Amino acid sequence: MRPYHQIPIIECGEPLVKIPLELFAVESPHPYEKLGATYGEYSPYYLRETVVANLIKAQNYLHILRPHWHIQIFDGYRPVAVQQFMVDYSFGEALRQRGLKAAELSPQQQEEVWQAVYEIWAVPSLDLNTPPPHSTGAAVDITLVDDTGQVVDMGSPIDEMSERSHPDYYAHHHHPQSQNYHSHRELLKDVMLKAGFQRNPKEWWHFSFGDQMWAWLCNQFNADGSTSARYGRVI
Ligand SMILES: C[C@@H](N)C(=O)N[C@H](C)C(=O)O
Ligand SMILES: [Zn+2]
Repeated sequence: MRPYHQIPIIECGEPLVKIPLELFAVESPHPYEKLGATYGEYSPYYLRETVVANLIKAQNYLHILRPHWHIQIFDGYRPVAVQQFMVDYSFGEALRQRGLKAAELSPQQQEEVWQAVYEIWAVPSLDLNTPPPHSTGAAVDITLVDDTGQVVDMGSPIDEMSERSHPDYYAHHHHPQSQNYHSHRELLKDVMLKAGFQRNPKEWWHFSFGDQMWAWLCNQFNADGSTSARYGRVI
């Protein structure tokens, strides 16, 4: 359980709709499909209707500040089966990075590797009270593309299992390059928050609107703590 799982979900029944990809930049081929993840009825480029509308607003705000830049969509809707697939894949990656083999792990090593995986991935829970954020169609992983069509360097790749993924990792580094990374992360955050999203405190690229994490983050600023989630798992 994460603290945001305490938030009640009052499902509003809004449909998943396709993101109008022609308005955005898109990571292609899709990073998880490339690894073999399979999507049923929907694709990763679906989100709840209001979430799509807010993403368009965020990009319009970006255009005021950086006229020819775009939000790049990395990942949107993710069925629980894909969440499980990516958690298992990331466990394998974490082993590979450490030069370890699954069959030879001590209980402590196993614990440490799972902790690293769950530092950035939500548990692929099938419990309707604790859905993975992307399985609600309310969460989106994004970055920025500049006016030359280049992906903007944020100082670490999306999904890296390290402290560099923390949004403020570069905030107190004084090297000019680090300050650039931080200001790019701030730009992305500013346009998304202005459009109503909240950012995952552990990942510079993950934003959501209307899910439990979003409500929990809104409640950090609302003294009455009255915000609930409007999107549960897409069934
Ligand atoms: C790891 C990243 N792609 C992501 O989406 N993380 C959040 C916490 C999730 O799994 O929902
Ligand atoms: Zn995410």
